[in-house]
Amino acid sequence: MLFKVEMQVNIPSSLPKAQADDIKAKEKAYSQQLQRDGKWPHIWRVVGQYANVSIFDVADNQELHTILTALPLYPYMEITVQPLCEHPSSIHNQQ
Ligand SMILES: O=C(O)CC1=CCC(=O)O1
Repeated sequence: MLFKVEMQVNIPSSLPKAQADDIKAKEKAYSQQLQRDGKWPHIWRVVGQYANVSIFDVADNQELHTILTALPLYPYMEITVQPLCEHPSSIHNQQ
């Protein structure tokens, strides 16, 4: 199942820089492993914002929930999820 996920990151200025940098490094490693696994095929920066738009390719809602809630930056994120299905005009995924 494909999902569009938007993540807005709001790290409080009260969080010490070293701690924020550590969380960001863990986030990058976690994200890149999921990208290599094919579960997170797209991640794009939203221009001018500390936010991304991502596409996830997972088995079901539960798997996406498990992945998102394990994000190291999860406590500092606003996340919106939209399920996707095939567009009738798409030239991809035709059988
Ligand atoms: O910087 C972001 O958009 C948050 C994020 C998600 C995965 C990652 O590596 O950073």
